[in-house]
Amino acid sequence: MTAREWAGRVHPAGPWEPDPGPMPVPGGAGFGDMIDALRELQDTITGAAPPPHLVEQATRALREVSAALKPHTVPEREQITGHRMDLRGRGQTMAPAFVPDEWDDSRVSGRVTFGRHYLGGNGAVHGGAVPLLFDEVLGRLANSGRRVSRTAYLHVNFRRITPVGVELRLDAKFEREEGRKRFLTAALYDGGHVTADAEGLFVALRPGQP
Ligand SMILES: CCCCCCCCCCCCCC(=O)SCCNC(=O)CCNC(=O)[C@H](O)C(C)(C)COP(=O)(O)OP(=O)(O)OC[C@H]1O[C@@H](n2cnc3c(N)ncnc32)[C@H](O)[C@@H]1OP(=O)(O)O
Repeated sequence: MTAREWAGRVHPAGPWEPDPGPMPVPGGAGFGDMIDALRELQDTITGAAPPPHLVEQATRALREVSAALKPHTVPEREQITGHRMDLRGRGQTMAPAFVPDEWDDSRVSGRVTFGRHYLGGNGAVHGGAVPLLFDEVLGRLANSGRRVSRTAYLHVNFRRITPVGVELRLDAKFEREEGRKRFLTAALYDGGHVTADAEGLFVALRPGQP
């Protein structure tokens, strides 16, 4: 079974409620550990100022890992990252891992921590990483129990800095549906303060639309 078929297997229960069942899991039980290790590496490299000899050593080690994995490159449909709905962040490191606490098909509330990798400057998360998180969470909610849709627009307001290394709360809501158009909103909180909020339009795809 490809990762995508497996994702389809878990999707009927809702993308927030994976049901791996007894089927073999692509990448095995340890795939999430590998992705967590990659997250840790991204944060560590971002924050490190190593001496040159250690940089050379680290470069060699990273190239060795790439060389070992490269022969296992697969077409998109068989790719595991992004398709493992049972893993934090769908098993990919593009966005910080969102951990849902409560959800249904119309809202989700959860926690997220932007690691050092997402630093823009002065302790604030990069201004491009915040919309990435909103698109990830709103996109999943827009598609929860529904036909696949794509982001048509995403409006983000940056109200305060979003701090790196702090656990934040994200609340997202499916507001309304008008034909193929789905309108959703979300807000990101540092304690009691909103750091950013968003409104997105997701348009359900017609059959055969990429
Ligand atoms: C397998 C497991 C995977 C599961 C993954 C789940 C997790 C995923 C999580 C990650 C998720 C990440 C998600 C991602 O990041 S998806 C990637 C980012 N998004 C895209 O690449 C989308 C690119 N755009 C398009 O493909 C098309 O433009 C779409 C499909 C959006 C619409 O083109 P289409 O030809 O189909 O429709 P239409 O043009 O007739 O428009 C239809 C209606 O919509 C209205 N409209 C359209 N655009 C806008 C606009 N900008 N402002 C205001 N209104 C707009 C339009 O006026 C019309 O309204 P009305 O006149 O009918 O009233």
